[in-house]
Amino acid sequence: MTETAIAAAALGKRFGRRGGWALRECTFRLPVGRVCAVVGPNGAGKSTLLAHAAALLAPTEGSLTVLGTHPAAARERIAYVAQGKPLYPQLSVADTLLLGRELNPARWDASVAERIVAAGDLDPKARVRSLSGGQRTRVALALALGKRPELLLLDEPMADLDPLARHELMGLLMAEAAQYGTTVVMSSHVVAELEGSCDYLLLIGGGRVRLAGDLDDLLAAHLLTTGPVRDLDPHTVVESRTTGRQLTALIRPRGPLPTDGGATAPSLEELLLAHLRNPDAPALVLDPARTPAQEPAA
Ligand SMILES: Nc1ncnc2c1ncn2[C@@H]1O[C@H](COP(=O)(O)OP(=O)(O)OP(=O)(O)O)[C@@H](O)[C@H]1O
Repeated sequence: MTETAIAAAALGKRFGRRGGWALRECTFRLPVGRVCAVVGPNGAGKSTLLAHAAALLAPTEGSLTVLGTHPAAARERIAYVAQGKPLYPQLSVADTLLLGRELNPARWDASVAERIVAAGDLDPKARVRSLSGGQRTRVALALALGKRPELLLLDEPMADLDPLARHELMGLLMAEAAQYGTTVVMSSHVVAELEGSCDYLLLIGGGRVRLAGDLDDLLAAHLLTTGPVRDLDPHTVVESRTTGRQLTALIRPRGPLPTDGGATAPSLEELLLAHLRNPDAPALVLDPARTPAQEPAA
C-alpha cells in the first residue's frame, strides 16, 4: 500500500486557452490516513483541485497522483462528494443505495450506508428529488461511505446541514475514517467544522498552495507576538498590525524573539485569517517526509 494519498507536482489548471489559471504551480504531498482540510477564499481553486483528484479534470501542466497511481486508475478506491451533491433525482433513497451496491460490488458496506440514512429519519421510498438539500447531502454521504473508500473527497460536505446533523455526520465520518484508516480530504469555509477533526491542512489562495502540512507542525511554525513597535527582522512576517505603540504580528520565527513582549501559539482560526488577509505572505509547504520541515524561499 502506498504511503501517499495525493501528490501534486507543479500542478496547473487553466480552463480554456484564454482563461485564467484556476491552479498554478501546486506542489504538496498528503500522506494516507490523514484528515485534510482544504481551505481558501471563494474561487481559490479548492473544487478544481478535488475534481482533479477524482479524475474528473485533467491538469493543464504538472501532475497529480492519487493513492500512488493516475487518478483514473484509482477511481474504484475513491469516493467523491461534489459540491452540488449530484444524485439521480428520480431514484428513491433505497434504490440509490442499491445502485451504490451494484456499482461497487466488491467494496459495498450496506450497514454503514443504511445507518447514515436511518439516522436522518429518511423514508427509503422517498424520491431523491423530494428531499431537502441537507437530506440529499445525507444520501450522498451514505453512498460515499458505503463504498468504503481508501480516499474520501468531500467538497464542502456540511454546508447545507443543520447543526445537529452536521455534528452527527462529522462524528460518524471521523469514527469511520479512524476505524478504517480512510484518508479524508474535505474543503470547508467553516473553521469550527475543521477544528478538532482535521490533522492536515492545505490552504489555497489564487490557485496556489499557501500552506500545506501537518496541522500541528504548521501551527508550531508560527507565533503570535505582541510588544512595542519594532523591526521584525529576521522573522518571516505573515501579518503585522500596529495599535498605538503596540505591534501585534503573526510570524514564522527565525532566530531568538525579543524579550520585551509576549508570544503565544496561534489558533487555527488566527493562522487562517492572517493568511487570508495577507495573500502575499510567503507560502509554507511542509514535506511530511522531512521534520523539521524547511520553509522554502518566498
Ligand atoms: N468549468 C470552469 N470553467 C471556467 N472556469 C472555471 C471552471 N471551474 C472553475 N473555474 C474557475 O476556476 C477558479 C477556481 O474555482 P473553484 O471552483 O475551484 O474555486 P473554489 O475554491 O472551490 O471556490 P468556492 O469556495 O467558491 O467553492 C475560479 O476562478 C473559477 O471561476
